Amino acid sequence: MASSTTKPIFTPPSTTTSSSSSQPPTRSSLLSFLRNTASTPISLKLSHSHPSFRSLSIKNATKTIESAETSPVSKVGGKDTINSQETKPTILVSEKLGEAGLELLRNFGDVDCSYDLSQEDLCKKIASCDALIVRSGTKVTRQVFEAAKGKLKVVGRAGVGIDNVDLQAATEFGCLVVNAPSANTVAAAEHGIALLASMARNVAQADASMKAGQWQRNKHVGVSLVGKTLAVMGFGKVGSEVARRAKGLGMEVITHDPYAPADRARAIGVEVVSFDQAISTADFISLHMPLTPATKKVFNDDSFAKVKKGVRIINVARGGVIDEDALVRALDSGKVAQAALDVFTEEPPPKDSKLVQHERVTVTPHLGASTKEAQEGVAIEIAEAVVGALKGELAATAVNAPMVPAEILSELAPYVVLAERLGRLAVQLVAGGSGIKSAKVVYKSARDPDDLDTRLLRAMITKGIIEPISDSFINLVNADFTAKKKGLRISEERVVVDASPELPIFSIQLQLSTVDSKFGSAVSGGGDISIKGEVKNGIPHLTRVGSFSVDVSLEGNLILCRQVDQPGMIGQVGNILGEQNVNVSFMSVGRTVRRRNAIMAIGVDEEPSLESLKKIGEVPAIEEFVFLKL
Ligand SMILES: NC(=O)C1=CN([C@@H]2O[C@H](COP(=O)(O)OP(=O)(O)OC[C@H]3O[C@@H](n4cnc5c(N)ncnc54)[C@H](O)[C@@H]3O)[C@@H](O)[C@H]2O)C=CC1
Ligand SMILES: O=C(O)C(=O)COP(=O)(O)O
Repeated sequence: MASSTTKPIFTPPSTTTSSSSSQPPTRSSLLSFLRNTASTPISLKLSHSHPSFRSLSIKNATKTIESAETSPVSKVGGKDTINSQETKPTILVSEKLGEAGLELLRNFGDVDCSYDLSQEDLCKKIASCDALIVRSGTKVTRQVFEAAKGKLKVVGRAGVGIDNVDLQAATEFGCLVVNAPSANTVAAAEHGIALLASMARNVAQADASMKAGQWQRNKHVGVSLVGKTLAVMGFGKVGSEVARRAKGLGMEVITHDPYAPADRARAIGVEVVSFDQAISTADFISLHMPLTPATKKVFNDDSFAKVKKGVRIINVARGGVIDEDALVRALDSGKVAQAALDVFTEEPPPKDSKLVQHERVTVTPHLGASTKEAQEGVAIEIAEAVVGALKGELAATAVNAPMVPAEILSELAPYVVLAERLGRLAVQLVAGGSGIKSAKVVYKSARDPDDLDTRLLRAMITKGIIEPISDSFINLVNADFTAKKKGLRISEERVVVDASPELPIFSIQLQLSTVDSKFGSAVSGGGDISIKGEVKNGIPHLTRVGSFSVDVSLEGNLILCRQVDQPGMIGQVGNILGEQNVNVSFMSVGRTVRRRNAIMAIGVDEEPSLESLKKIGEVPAIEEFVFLKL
């Protein structure tokens, strides 16, 4: 392949002044990444919201570009900043939340505490809400996300279980879901132990009979816990705390959890066993797994057939993991001696529920997390997560988005901007009629490929490619989903190079294959549209177009020209733009062979008029040119 040289030749003073666009990308450009479309006037959305970018599919790339060329777009102002004029976000809290959390929320937004909303009322309200905070009682269905019409940015689950939130719909709508996974662990574990002990000693039944005026000492004889085997089903946060406490009561504890590391269990003297082994050897079975398609009704007639006769079951996890009719049958047959249940398939359960009414069943109305301490903790945990998400920060407790630690995030900040701009440029180089099916991203870095978390960069490239040519709004939550839906396959390659390991990435190259380009020089020897960028002094630069090396900062708009390499070209084009008062921010010429072909990359602050673009095209030595918006 022909080599090319670079000659940065013109750097007007404007690049050295401290205009907002010439600053290194700040954290705020990342903050904007989790924000939604209409309500937030951020740079990432400006071109998308422009009429000429609407209602176009990937197939219409050229149409987009052509209309972008012919329809002037007003200057992009306030780039990469959060608009200080923004109105306060509205946060709907649909279930009781601790005061400390509400206080935090009120300091940030307008808080609407509306409890016991019907699904219909929730759908009505949600259209004006930026965030929704729920506990286990609110069903956040697809209908809710549809009704939100893109306004809802985050759903906060003030607790652990997110089975009441339609995660798939949330992801499709680009809505972040966060939970509060740790503040109620101890409360749930303590409730499990409370149910275990009270069930074993018939506390609830004895209490009810005394209140009914009876004194039945012989009827309420219980069973001892010491020396008995407890099977903890699900050795996560709650399960392991239950196990610890049960050990303290002198019980033998075994556990079944297909995903928990066995050494963590062994460290506290708990053996990890198979499902069948756990349920067939236990005297008590305590459930602590999440409700998922795999765990739904995992306790059914088949499993009850395998349990030890007279087993006692505690459920502080989710009602749905038990087939409740099967449990009633197992209780009636005596296979299961007792059950203590905090959670039910339907909450509240029907008044005539055989299970609730069963005399050997102890019930509580989903109280596992209901201690003052847990509720305060959960409220603060979720309020912080929701406020963080509304500020655009990547949440540490995100359920449907990758969690990127803050330090990685700030290190990647300028590369995130570079990634999006490369995507945005590449798609504008596609010729009409070409459908983009696959994109390849090559990251060159001095670091070990395993140390390079590229999810954020991939999402930004996806955003850059798709947003200018469709109505899709893309963020970290829905980037992969949207790409897949649009039939765009993005592959990644990490290449280790001899560069400074201080920098996370040396360069990012984006290749679009099986497409035609409207700027032939952007096509590399391999036949792909290929562009490459680097971050220099914190600023994203375009460093390669096809086989040509260039060096132009990716800040404003860009004109790429291919011309015969000859003197005077820069002056000619500069004059045309100058006549129109278009400020050139940067220019760079790359060529393959002296006095043959050269590429001129010109950064412009303003959008040149159609007339000036035409004049550029008429310069005899210019063979092709393209105007690209960032
Ligand atoms: N009743 C209540 O008020 C409360 C209920 N919960 C519920 O307790 C459950 C556990 O909560 P955490 O311990 O915080 O969650 P966690 O995520 O820390 O633990 C869940 C564990 O279940 C395991 N697991 C997944 N599939 C499994 C399967 N098929 N069989 C066995 N184990 C499986 C996971 O590997 C994980 O270790 C959740 O369902 C949660 O919603 C939690 C807090 C309060
Ligand atoms: O955190 C959980 O998973 C819980 O089940 C607690 O539910 P709640 O917030 O009390 O409705």
